[in-house]
Amino acid sequence: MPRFAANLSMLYTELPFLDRFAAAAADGFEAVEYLFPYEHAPADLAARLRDHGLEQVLFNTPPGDWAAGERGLACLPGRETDFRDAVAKALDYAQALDCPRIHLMAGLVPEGRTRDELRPLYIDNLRRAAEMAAQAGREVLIEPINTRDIPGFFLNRQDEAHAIVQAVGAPNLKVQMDLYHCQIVEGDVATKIRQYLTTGRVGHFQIAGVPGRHEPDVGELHYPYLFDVIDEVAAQCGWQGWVGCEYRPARGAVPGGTSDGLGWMRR
Ligand SMILES: O=C(O)C(=O)[C@@H](O)CO
Ligand SMILES: [Mg+2]
Repeated sequence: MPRFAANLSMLYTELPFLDRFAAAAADGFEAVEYLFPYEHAPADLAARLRDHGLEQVLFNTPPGDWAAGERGLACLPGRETDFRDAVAKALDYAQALDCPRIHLMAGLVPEGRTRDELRPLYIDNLRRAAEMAAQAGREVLIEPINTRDIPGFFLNRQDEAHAIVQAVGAPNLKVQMDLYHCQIVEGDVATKIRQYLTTGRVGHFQIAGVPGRHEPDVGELHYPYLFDVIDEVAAQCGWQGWVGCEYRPARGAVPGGTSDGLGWMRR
C-alpha cells in the first residue's frame, strides 16, 4: 500500500484544527497535509507534529484573498510581488515544519484574459518560485484542478501541467497529481499514473471518491487497483512520496465521522 497522509483541512473537521493532529495519529496516519497553516504560529504546529510523531508533507502557499474568491496568485498579471511574498512566507513555514514541498496555487483566469496569454507569466513566476525553494531545499508543486470545483481555475489537465514543468525546467518543480480532479477532467487514470510517475515529475498524489469527493471506496474510481498501480510503478522507478487523503467524510463533521470512514485504509 502507498503511504497515506491525512488532509487536516478536510478530515476531522468535527474537531478544532489543532486537535486534528492527535486524531490523525490515533487513526494510524504518520503524516499530514492541509491547505493553509497561516492562522497558526509555526511553533504551535511544529509542537503538534512532534507530540504526535507526524510528518508534515504538504501545504499551500497563501492563495491571495480567499474570501474575495482568489484561488492562488501564480497566473495573475500585476500580482508578481504578492506571489513572491506568498512563496517566501510559505518557505518560512516549511522550514519551521520541516515540510519538503509546497503547492503553488495557480489562480483563476481573470475576466477577458486567455490561458495562452497568461502562460509566459505563469512560467516566469514558477521559475522564480522554484529558485527560491531550491535555495531553501524544498520542492514546489503545481496541481491541475477541475473547473466544476473551482470554475475558471488556470490549470486543469495533467498534460498541461507536465508541459509547464518541462518549460520551466527546474528539477524541484513537480506535479501534484490529484486523482479526483484527474478523473473528473480527463479519466484514464491508471494509464496516466503509469505515464507520469515514471517521469520523476510527480511530487505527490491526492485521492477522493468521484464524484462526491467522499471516501475513496465510494464512487466510480476503484482505488484498490490504482494503489496497486502506484505501488508497482513506484517500486520500478524508486518513487517514495505520499498519497494525501483529501476528501470530505460522507458522514460529515460528526464525532467519529472521519475515523468510521477509514475502513478503506484498514482493508
Ligand atoms: O482542491 C484541491 O484539490 C487541493 O489540493 C487544494 O490544495 C487546493 O489547492
Ligand atoms: Mg488536491
